[in-house]
Amino acid sequence: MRNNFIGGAWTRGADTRDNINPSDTTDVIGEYAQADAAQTADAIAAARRAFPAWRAAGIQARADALDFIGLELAARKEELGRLLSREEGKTLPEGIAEVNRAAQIFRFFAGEALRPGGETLPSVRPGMDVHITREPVGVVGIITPWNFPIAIPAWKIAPALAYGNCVVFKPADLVPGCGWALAEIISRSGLPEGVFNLTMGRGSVVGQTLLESADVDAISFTGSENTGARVMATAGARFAKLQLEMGGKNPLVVLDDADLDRAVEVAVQGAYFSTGQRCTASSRFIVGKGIHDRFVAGVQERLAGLKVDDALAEGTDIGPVVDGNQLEQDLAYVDIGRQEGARLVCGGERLQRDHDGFYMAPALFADTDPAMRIAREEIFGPVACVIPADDYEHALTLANDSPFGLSAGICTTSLKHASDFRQRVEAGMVMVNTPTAGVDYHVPFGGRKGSSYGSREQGRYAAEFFTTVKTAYVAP
Ligand SMILES: NC(=O)C1=CN([C@@H]2O[C@H](COP(=O)(O)OP(=O)(O)OC[C@H]3O[C@@H](n4cnc5c(N)ncnc54)[C@H](OP(=O)(O)O)[C@@H]3O)[C@@H](O)[C@H]2O)C=CC1
Ligand SMILES: O=C(O)CCC(=O)C(=O)O
Repeated sequence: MRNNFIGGAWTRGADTRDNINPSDTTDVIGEYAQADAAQTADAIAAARRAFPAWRAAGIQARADALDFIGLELAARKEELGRLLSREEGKTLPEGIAEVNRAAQIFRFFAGEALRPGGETLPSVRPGMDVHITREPVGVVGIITPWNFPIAIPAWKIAPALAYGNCVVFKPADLVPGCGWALAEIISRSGLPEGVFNLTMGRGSVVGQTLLESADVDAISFTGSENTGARVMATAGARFAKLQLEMGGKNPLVVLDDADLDRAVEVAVQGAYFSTGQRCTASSRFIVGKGIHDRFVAGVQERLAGLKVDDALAEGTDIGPVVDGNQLEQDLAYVDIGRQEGARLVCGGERLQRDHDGFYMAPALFADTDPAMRIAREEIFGPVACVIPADDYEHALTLANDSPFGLSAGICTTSLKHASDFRQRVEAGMVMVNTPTAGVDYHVPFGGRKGSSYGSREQGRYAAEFFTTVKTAYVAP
């Protein structure tokens, strides 16, 4: 039994949940505790009690703890990468890379903890000084999705601790294993009791308690738009500080002058790797008419060569969908695309493998109208559509015609168009001749429009959310 970590103690849950391998549903990874509202309130109270001493403990204590966590994650990346792939379904190399990324994030923020922010300015009043400093926000509730079960927790927990906050962490119910393993490492990192708390359990119980509690000063959330709206309505109504990362419907523009082989690779990696379950995944290929047919044929051929199988099996390119509900959603969108009149070029059917898992053939639609639901709504699976474009300006207009604005890519050999796209596309992240998914850990991450709310995550920009600014006037 894997328990919750509340106020420095491993605590049995009010209930338990089995963690199931989506590659093989007969494989039960383990039994995990589920907190109820009262236990979540205990965790919040423990964090609140720990805050005054932790904020005063100083930057070396923060740096030491974060460095310890980063080093252990790096040392155990193969073992934890295997756990990640087993519970979430991304391939083993992807799982190991994600754990390594989490390690790098902790080590980055170990350094950031030591880098003082703030400035001193002269006042407009002679003789006076103005000191601008950053202070921790207080108790931060961290709510994460299932698709990056260790990297997303890392890029929220590490800056929260680096800047002197206390944390109550609620991982996605579907993938508690990585969250628990991370918490177990954090529990040995030298943090005083109550500074970090793990409360596994259901969003409607644990998450909702975090949203409602007046003792939670800030919420950092990644997940669906619907839940994001609930976070806003509940925690926003009591003026908690909010950072919301939500969906994407990310365009990849392929201009006639693109290097075809490269464009096909960029498209396939961006849309289908990690089973398309990335908020940064490309799901709209906006393709010039001069390269259209060759691009569609190229993607179809590349998809035919990919192996969809058990996430842990050698040579697997694409693992299973995360669970039965998500698979049903993906298959339903394939039906919707067909009914709307888009042309299914390949894939879109459920696959049988040696084990009973949630396997699906990656799907490509062509002849898609930009008003179709498959071109507007986030599917969050291995499904992408091709929208033809008359020229560059038309492609840019199509790319911006979305309620989302997370990541956007372009494949072109034209410096002029690449540079114009970089400036005029309505997205938080722009990729030129490289997939829309797959980002660095030391630079800001986030989007515009319906994709994000609040300040950026990651890199030193994370300080904006996890600190609050104080301006002090000092007269002699
Ligand atoms: N942009 C992105 O990065 C992601 C987008 N998605 C999108 O979201 C869809 C559903 O995925 P899912 O993981 O269920 O996303 P959700 O938004 O439902 O879940 C994200 C997190 O919020 C929690 N949560 C759920 N309800 C509440 C609540 N009332 N109060 C507070 N927290 C809550 C969840 O808990 P619990 O796990 O217990 O439900 C989970 O930890 C996907 O199909 C995809 O479209 C999903 C993952 C990432
Ligand atoms: O593309 C990436 O590397 C990160 C994607 C991500 O954070 C997400 O899908 O939630």
